[in-house]
Amino acid sequence: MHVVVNAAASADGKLSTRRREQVTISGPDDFARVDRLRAASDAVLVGVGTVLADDPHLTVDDPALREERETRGDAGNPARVVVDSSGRTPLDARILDDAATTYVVVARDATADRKASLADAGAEVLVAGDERVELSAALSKLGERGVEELMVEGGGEIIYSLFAAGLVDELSLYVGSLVIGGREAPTLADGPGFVESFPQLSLREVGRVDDGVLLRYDVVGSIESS
Ligand SMILES: NC(=O)C1=CN([C@@H]2O[C@H](COP(=O)(O)OP(=O)(O)OC[C@H]3O[C@@H](n4cnc5c(N)ncnc54)[C@H](OP(=O)(O)O)[C@@H]3O)[C@@H](O)[C@H]2O)C=CC1
Ligand SMILES: Nc1nc(O)c(N)c(N[C@@H]2O[C@H](COP(=O)(O)O)[C@@H](O)[C@H]2O)n1
Repeated sequence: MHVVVNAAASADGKLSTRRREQVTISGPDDFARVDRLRAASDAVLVGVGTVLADDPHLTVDDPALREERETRGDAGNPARVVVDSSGRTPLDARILDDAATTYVVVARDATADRKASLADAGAEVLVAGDERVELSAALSKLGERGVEELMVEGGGEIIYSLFAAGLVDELSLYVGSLVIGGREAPTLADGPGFVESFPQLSLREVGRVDDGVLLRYDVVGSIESS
């Protein structure tokens, strides 16, 4: 499986505000790029924190891109994936509508009731891990269901865990021209943070998009602190 993380950050590296409310950081050309990236993916993954904060839809906006997917025999929209250990995804979340297949990946400890409610609401419930979702097992289960190209759209906790597990191949980061600030505001990689060994990136592309900068990196291993 090939895993691409895509995110938009402010110039000070924040994904949203300290209130965890969504901020429009990308401009129209960057949103169009994100739409193309979704259209080129088999599935788009987020953590449950992003579902609770943003109630995202995660579908392809441009009808021409959906048509291209259908012409090549794919569903109009990629599958959507929520990583959600205890099944906290609200049953009326937009991600559970019938626009695409939605996998909710829970841990074994999620209650049977919650799993059944999510399935009734339209999700395909997958189990990976005991108390918390184990990400390499989750990605294996998605692979078994035909997911080869996986796009990750945040947030900071899930992105950190994917880097920590060595599961990220590429990072596309749009840096918008605004400052959000706030020590509690989500950043690209939150979690406990790295202290001795850090994911090492190799810059493949840099360019101006809208009034910001798009940085594309390959993940090439790890770098030790000196
Ligand atoms: N600008 C941008 O590009 C984007 C911005 N955002 C912003 O980010 C914020 C949400 O980010 P955040 O709160 O970090 O939420 P995440 O979307 O990263 O979800 C985190 C949750 O995922 C669940 N989870 C399950 N398994 C794991 C695991 N192995 N590792 C980590 N998490 C796991 C946890 O909940 P549990 O323990 O219950 O399973 C955890 O709290 C919002 O403010 C949103 O607006 C989000 C996406 C993109
Ligand atoms: N690429 C990008 N730029 C921004 O400025 C953003 N705020 C985000 N947010 C992400 O997009 C999701 C919303 O998707 P839908 O429009 O509902 O399909 C949101 O949940 C974040 O993951 N992304």
